[in-house]
Amino acid sequence: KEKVEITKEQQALVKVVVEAYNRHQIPQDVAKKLLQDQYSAEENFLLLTEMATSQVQVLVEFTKNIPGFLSLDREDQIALLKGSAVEAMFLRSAQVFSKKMPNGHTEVLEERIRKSGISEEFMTPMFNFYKSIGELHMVEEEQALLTTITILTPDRPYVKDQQAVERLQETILDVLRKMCVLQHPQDPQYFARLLGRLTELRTLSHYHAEMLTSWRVNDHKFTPLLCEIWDVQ
Ligand SMILES: O=C(NC1CCCCC1)[C@H](C1CCCCC1)n1c(-c2ccc(-n3cccn3)nc2)nc2cc(F)c(F)cc21
Repeated sequence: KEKVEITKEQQALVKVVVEAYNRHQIPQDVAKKLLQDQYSAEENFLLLTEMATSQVQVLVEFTKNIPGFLSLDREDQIALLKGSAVEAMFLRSAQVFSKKMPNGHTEVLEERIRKSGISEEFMTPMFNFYKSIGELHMVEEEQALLTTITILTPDRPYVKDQQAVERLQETILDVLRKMCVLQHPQDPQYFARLLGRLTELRTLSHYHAEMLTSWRVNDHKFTPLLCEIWDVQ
């Protein structure tokens, strides 16, 4: 039974990433807002575009703290941000949805989202993903590292130096694997299940453009930043 231990530099890397992840989080208030009031499809669409726009800005700040990210080719940095923004948003939404809430709140939240204007056909894949993330009961380190692994995906469109991204991603994968073994000794498959969620996340993210254009509103207005990131308009 090999003794798994996290090295000093791996501990320092996790600390930097987790602190940046917690610092660069848009306020949790979207769940609170949705629990407080029922909004029209128009108001919900506007809320989504506002939240998503600020999430992208936060994501840019967060990536600056990923060790090695700023040493990557500048165009590759943009390609990684563009390629991971939708997945990072769904992953963050899943984490918001999975937060421990007082009894009955999660059900209300789910109801509000179901009635937000998103067309019915996307509800099952979206909530299946949210619930599969919730079942993992990730600690904040795992959440931060999983988001980092998503950003450092080498095979995003237009990435030139995939090897350089792969090397950074492997550094994070290695420390996450060790943390999973230490954090979930009773579940040797935990790390594999965690990575399996990224496959589900990529599939869900394929629907994002259709989810937007099928939103039950007359006029789908996007911020310039979202036009860059979302395959719309
Ligand atoms: O604001 C949200 N998510 C943010 C984004 C940034 C980071 C934090 C959360 C939305 C929200 C906007 C108002 C209506 C109702 C949905 N949300 C979503 C969601 C729904 C659809 C999409 N789509 C993306 C492309 C097409 N659809 N994205 C996120 N899931 C959520 C889960 C929660 F617990 C939850 F609380 C909100 C959630």
